[in-house]
Amino acid sequence: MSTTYKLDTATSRANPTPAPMKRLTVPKVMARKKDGVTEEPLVMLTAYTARMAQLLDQHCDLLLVGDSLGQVIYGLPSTLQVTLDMMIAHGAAVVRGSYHSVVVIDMPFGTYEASPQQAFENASRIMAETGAAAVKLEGGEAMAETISFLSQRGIPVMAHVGLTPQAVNALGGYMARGRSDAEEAKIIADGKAVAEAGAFAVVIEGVVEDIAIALTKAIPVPTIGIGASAECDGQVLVTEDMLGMFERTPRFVKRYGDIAAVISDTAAEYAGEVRDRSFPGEAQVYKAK
Ligand SMILES: Nc1nc(=O)c2c([nH]1)NC[C@@H]1CN(c3ccc(C(=O)N[C@@H](CCC(=O)O)C(=O)O)cc3)CN21
Ligand SMILES: CC(C)C(=O)C(=O)O
Repeated sequence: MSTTYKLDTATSRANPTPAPMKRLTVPKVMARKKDGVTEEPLVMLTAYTARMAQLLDQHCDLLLVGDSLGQVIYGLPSTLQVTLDMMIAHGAAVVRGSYHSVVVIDMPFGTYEASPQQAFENASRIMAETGAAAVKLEGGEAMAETISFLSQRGIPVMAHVGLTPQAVNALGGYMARGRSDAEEAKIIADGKAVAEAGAFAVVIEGVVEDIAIALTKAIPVPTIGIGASAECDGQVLVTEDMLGMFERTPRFVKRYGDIAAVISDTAAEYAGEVRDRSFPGEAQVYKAK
């Protein structure tokens, strides 16, 4: 017998209702783009933990368990050090914390590039061990065969073109892409190739705006922009960037909150009360009857 949870809709702070059939689905996400037009843009944010997923779920269409977690929560120098086990642990937490959004999990560097077979072995582990609806992987034409292999075998794939952070060593940094004619042609060709291969959506990251607009018009599946254009079919940001957790962020980030200051000020208040012995107070201590 399974436990039934009730969602507290007033605060949405209760445990999520485990109702997988009520989740938005990959086909429904694709259907949001009709005859090349997306009336209401798709909303996507990253989530790495169950609690953050609970808080974001009702506001989003998709939640991305991004390999950016390497930098954002593990303090690693890049996304290259992120492992499959890390993605699976955080992916499962985000699926447990959400009931509405489509959860997409990044395939980490080194777990999909060697062959379609390697990608399938690792993507199927992600799907089976997390309950997520899709995986995301970086790359264009070079990944088309793999994207086709996975999508034909029941694993929806979100592609990622333009500035692909796992290729930071080849690209020479996190500069925006598409500032030369050759790069522009490559990004358009990559986007078309992954869409033709069966990607259900394409993240376009860090590209000159005109390229993002042209690619959005050129392919039938939704484009999700980050450092791209408001004309993309949806947008994604790293949640901690959006919340204002970091002082230094890429140009494409808009800080909607100032959470770093809230955390620092709150910790300072706690530290002060511990030091002057005003915490714990009457309300926080146990008394005998
Ligand atoms: N917190 C966080 N947010 C992200 O968006 C993110 C990560 N981490 N980790 C993985 C990758 C790395 N990303 C990055 C990192 C740096 C820039 C950046 O600073 N770019 C310059 C480009 C300047 C230019 O080309 O003119 C910038 O100033 O935006 C961009 C994307 C995006 N991803
Ligand atoms: C920035 C987004 C698109 C991403 O790939 C990540 O969070 O890793």
